Amino acid sequence: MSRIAIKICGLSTPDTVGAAVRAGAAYLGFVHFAKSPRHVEAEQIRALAAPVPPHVGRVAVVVDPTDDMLAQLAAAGALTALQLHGKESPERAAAIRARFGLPVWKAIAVKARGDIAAADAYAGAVDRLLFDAKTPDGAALPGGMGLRFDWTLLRGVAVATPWGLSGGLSADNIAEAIRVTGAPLVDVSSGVESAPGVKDVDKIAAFCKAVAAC
Ligand SMILES: O=C(O)c1ccccc1N[C@@H]1O[C@H](COP(=O)(O)O)[C@@H](O)[C@H]1O
Repeated sequence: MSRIAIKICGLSTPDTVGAAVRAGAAYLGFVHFAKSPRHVEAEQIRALAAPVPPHVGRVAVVVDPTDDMLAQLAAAGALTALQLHGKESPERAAAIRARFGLPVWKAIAVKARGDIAAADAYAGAVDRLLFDAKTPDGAALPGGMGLRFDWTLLRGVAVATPWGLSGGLSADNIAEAIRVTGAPLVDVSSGVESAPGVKDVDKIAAFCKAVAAC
């Protein structure tokens, strides 16, 4: 297994969950956001996660969630972390972590250097930051659109919180992304799909192999 942790996100079928586990993913992501082509209900997450070995993390991706929504997800009992991918403040993120007792990841939408500096406000409030490309104003999704940002913005930046890189990653560009950013964790969704929401087992394997070679 690579020293760089891999999260395969937007999984919705047992075969692609199995492919991600076999390929060495450290984390599996399940998107719970109705507008997403990757949306899965809490009960589906529970069923998909049931055969996953305990050393593989199961992360629910949510966008500005209500407490009721989070309670439903947490009650399914399959999750090891919550990924907040909306406009959640540091205070809201900390409150979610305290209330639901799960590690919280916070996606930071990046377009310019200031966006990375703004992530400092989450220190102590969350367990991991995920630097992702900012999607255009009015876009249907705040992530999962295969968009990348200027990775050089992360060069030489000291991030106090454990962090990861996402946004437009694929087997073709992951070596460069890791070289430029030094990311300890990489997160991919669109880059291992044959169409929006349709994961491809061969692309999952190719992505993990490319990371392992770094
Ligand atoms: O994947 C989605 O549909 C999604 C919906 C809402 C919020 C986040 C979403 N995906 C996350 O976006 C990043 C980057 O995805 P991509 O590789 O650029 O397609 C990834 O972390 C997903 O978790």
